[in-house]
Amino acid sequence: MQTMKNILTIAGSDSSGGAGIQADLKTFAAHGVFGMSVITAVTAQNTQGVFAVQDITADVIAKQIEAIFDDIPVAAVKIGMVSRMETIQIIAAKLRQYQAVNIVLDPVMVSTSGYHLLNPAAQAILAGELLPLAAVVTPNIPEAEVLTGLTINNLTDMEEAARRIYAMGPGNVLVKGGHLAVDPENSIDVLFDGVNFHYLSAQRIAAKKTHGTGCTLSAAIAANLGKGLNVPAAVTQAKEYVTVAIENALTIGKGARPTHHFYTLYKQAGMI
Ligand SMILES: Nc1ncnc2c1ncn2[C@@H]1O[C@H](COP(=O)(O)OP(=O)(O)O)[C@@H](O)[C@H]1O
Ligand SMILES: Cc1ncc(COP(=O)(O)OP(=O)(O)O)c(N)n1
Repeated sequence: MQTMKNILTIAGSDSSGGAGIQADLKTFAAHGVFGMSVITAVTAQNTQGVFAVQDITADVIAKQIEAIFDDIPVAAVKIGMVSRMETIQIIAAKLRQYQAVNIVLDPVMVSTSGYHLLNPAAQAILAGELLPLAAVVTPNIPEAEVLTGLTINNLTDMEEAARRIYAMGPGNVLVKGGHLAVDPENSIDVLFDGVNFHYLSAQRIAAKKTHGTGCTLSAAIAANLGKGLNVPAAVTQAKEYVTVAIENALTIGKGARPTHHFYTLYKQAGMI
């Protein structure tokens, strides 16, 4: 019998369940892996915006990481919202201490609603401390622009951004194209492994704004890596998963629609 893989998310809590820890754990469950969490911050958030943030202390973040790694084998780690300098430093130190593998870094900076989920003063620390630990880093267009100083308007710019971010130390860079309608028909992401570019394209879904797409994608990549897939396969399957989740996004509030993490499973079970 195959044992279930244990996958950890280190991220912020989204009270409305569409992004952050909640999206990650739902994604893990949909991938048949055992989800675990280290909470970095608690946000008061819904489909319309982020209204407050309480950061968790570095000491409590360290204790959560120790509690997991001292007891349970961790097959992959997804990192999301990391808020501030002290948070980043303790996460990096602990992941180095435990020699964590298959780290997927979603360098969350600003929510779709415009709230700063990372203190802008900590952007350089995130790049210096966490990028070199990542097997895959998944910036969206605005995040890739902050990390590189480039303005990104087309696929060539995405490739140049990927090259520059790769030079900062991660194993692979996935520049996500959700914010860039290079091709109005398709949403194209660019994966760079240091030598080759891979282009992941999906039909662009012209729907109301969605919420939690980046969290869902990065958590799916971590789950796939933890299950033993190589990076191109892990990213390709995660892209297919997030596309279905966006196509079937839920209308649960007055604002952006959260992705549907269980659409395929519910369909197969005849529940929808
Ligand atoms: N309207 C859309 N239709 C299809 N795929 C999309 C759409 N918007 C985003 N995506 C995909 O969702 C994933 C997350 O991308 P993005 O929304 O850019 O990240 P973030 O949530 O971090 O801002 C990417 O694979 C991107 O291509
Ligand atoms: C707690 C928390 N973490 C991350 C995000 C950002 O989610 P993401 O999927 O990158 O993008 P949007 O949902 O903002 O489009 C968040 N909102 N909350």
